[in-house]
Amino acid sequence: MIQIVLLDIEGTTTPIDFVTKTLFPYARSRYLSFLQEHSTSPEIREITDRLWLSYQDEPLSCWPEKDDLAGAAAYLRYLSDQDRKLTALKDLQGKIWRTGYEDSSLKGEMYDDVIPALQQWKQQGRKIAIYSSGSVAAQQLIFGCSNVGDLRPYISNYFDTQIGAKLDVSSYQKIAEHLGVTPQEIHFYSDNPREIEAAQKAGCVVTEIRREQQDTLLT
Ligand SMILES: CSCCC(=O)C(=O)COP(=O)(O)O
Ligand SMILES: [Mg+2]
Repeated sequence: MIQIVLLDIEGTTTPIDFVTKTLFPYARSRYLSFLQEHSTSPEIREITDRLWLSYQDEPLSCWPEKDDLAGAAAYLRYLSDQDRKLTALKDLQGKIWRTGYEDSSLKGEMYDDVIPALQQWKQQGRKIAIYSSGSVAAQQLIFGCSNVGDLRPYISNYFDTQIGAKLDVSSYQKIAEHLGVTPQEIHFYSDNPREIEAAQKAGCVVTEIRREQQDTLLT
C-alpha cells in the first residue's frame, strides 16, 4: 500500500523550460553581484568553500584564487551551463532565486494537473514529498510562490541532494528510512529514466512521466 508520493520537479511538476529558460538565467546573471553583496556572510563563505573544493577537481583556469569572486562566479556559470547538480551550486541558486520570488518577478510554474493530482493523493490518504536536485529552500519557494498559489500545505517533506544524488539507489532507501516507511510504500514520479531506474532498484513503485507524450500525474 502506497503511503508516500515522491515527486521530482523539473519535467514532472514543472516545465523544463521554466527551469532552464527562466530560473537558471535569473541566477546566472546575478552570481557575481550576489557574491559581492554577501562577501562577509559566513553562510555564503561556507558555500564558496565547498565550491572551491569542487573546483580543485576541475581542469579549468577561470578561478585562480579562492577570494577572487569574479573567478567563483565564472565557475558557477560554467557549472550551471552544464546543468551540474552540485549541492553548493544548488544551495547558492536557491538563495539568489529568493529575491525574485519575493519581489514577484519569479512565479513557480506548475503543470495544470498538479493541483488535481495533489488533491487526489490527499484524498487517498497519501503523504506528498518532493525530491529534487534543487535545494530544499528552492523547492519551498517554487511551491510556495507558484502560478497556482501556495502549494506548501499539500507537501509534508522535502529532500535535496544532501540526502544523496538522484541517480543513487541508496538515496531512495535513505528517504524511505527518514520517512519511516519501506521503499515499497513510496511511489516516485520523474521524467528522468535514470532516476526511475535507481528508485525502482531501491524497491519503490515508479512512474516515468513523459510530458512531451501528454503523460499526466492523474490516474
Ligand atoms: C527547485 S526548482 C529548481 C530545480 C533545479 O534546480 C534542478 O536542477 C532540477 O532538478 P530536478 O531534480 O527537479 O529535475
Ligand atoms: Mg526531472
